[in-house]
Amino acid sequence: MRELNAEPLTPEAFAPFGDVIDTRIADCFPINAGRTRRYHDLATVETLGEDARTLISIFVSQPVALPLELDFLERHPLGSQAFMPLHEECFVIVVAPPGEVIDPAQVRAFVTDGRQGVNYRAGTWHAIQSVLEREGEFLVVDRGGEGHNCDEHPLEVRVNLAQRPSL
Ligand SMILES: NC(=O)N[C@@H](O)C(=O)O
Ligand code: NI
Repeated sequence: MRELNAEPLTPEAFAPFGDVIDTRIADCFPINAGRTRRYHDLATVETLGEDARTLISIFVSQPVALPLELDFLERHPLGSQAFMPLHEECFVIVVAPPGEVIDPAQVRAFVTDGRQGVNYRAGTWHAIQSVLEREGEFLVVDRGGEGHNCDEHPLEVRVNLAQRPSL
């Protein structure tokens, strides 16, 4: 069983796995006669394969207990998958780089601070959505269409928090 302490999420550390969605670190420009700031093109949506299309969904998830014990990671080879909390929920992220086999030494764990969302790149191995402390509601953008788009890979990981996330 690999033991990991989830580290605070940063765009740099997450770069091999996808994008961090966070208005605090993004450029914006005024629209609607200056009434609105548009934080534009924050993550790259990938929709590959036959009849591929972009889905917008809402996930309402029950919280996970810590330490978080996983026995698999999953990947979506045909598309990206983005999770954006709607009420500043914090969640745990466990990822490994795209590839046919997961190297346990390359598995990383992160925890968000409530203002961050993530967009997993197509093929990035990840734990299923794991919200902390309370029921979470997330906007999810991912790929629909024909073909198989969810592979599982056995992996035993126990994840704890080195420090409680703080906004
Ligand atoms: N199955 C599903 O839609 N969700 C998972 O892919 C997940 O990453 O939570
Ligand atoms: Ni997924």
